[in-house]
Amino acid sequence: MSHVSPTVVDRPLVVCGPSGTGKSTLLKALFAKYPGEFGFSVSHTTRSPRAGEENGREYHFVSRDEFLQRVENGEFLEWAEFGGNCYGTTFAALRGLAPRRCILDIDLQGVKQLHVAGPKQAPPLEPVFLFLSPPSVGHLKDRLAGRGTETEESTRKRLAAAKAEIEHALTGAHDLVIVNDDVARAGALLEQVALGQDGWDKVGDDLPQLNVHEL
Ligand SMILES: Nc1ncnc2c1ncn2[C@@H]1O[C@H](COP(=O)(O)OP(=O)(O)OP(=O)(O)O)[C@@H](O)[C@H]1O
Repeated sequence: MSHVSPTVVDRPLVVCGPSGTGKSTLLKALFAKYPGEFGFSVSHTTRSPRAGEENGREYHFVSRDEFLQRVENGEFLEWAEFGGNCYGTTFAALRGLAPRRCILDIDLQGVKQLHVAGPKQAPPLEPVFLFLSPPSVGHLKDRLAGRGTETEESTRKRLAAAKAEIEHALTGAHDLVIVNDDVARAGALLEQVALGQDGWDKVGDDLPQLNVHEL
């Protein structure tokens, strides 16, 4: 039996937050605890498959013409072009996850597109927008540096993107905020929201004072 409440299972959970906040850490723990209850959708891309990649598993590989035709048809809830290739998530890919609840980890541009495109669907898609916040800008910088995965250039890019993510959060665009101060505490709140347990929509923290000038 599913642990996810039927009242939220059709509502994708969109986990937003700057790179280095701890999205992967918390989602990995959630998926490990509830295997098979949540799903990540398979994106479409115009890039060529790499060795070992299978159409429909890592990505749906399509031609540029087909991709743009699908954009024209309004099939994408979000899409973007990186390094000369298009990437995007279709509404169909997301609905195909049922009965699992979809969790989306998309960038700010995607989130903004979904805000506009979601309500236009029939039936309307009602995502829950969750902002996973670092306790402070200092914590964010330390975590990114501490992970040891980034070059100077990629750190610079991630911090610039973080600034835009935080500025968006400061406008109050998200339904809920969870501060990732302590993995166990934040993980428990995320679990309550993701499963749609009683009171999930009241869960959450106040957005901390995030000083974007430090970025
Ligand atoms: N509550 C926490 N306290 C201290 N360190 C944490 C906490 N949560 C995550 N971290 C550490 O912060 C670093 C960044 O976490 P993670 O890789 O999960 O971030 P992310 O938001 O998924 O980033 P990206 O979007 O770049 O994948 C990791 O080294 C992780 O172990």
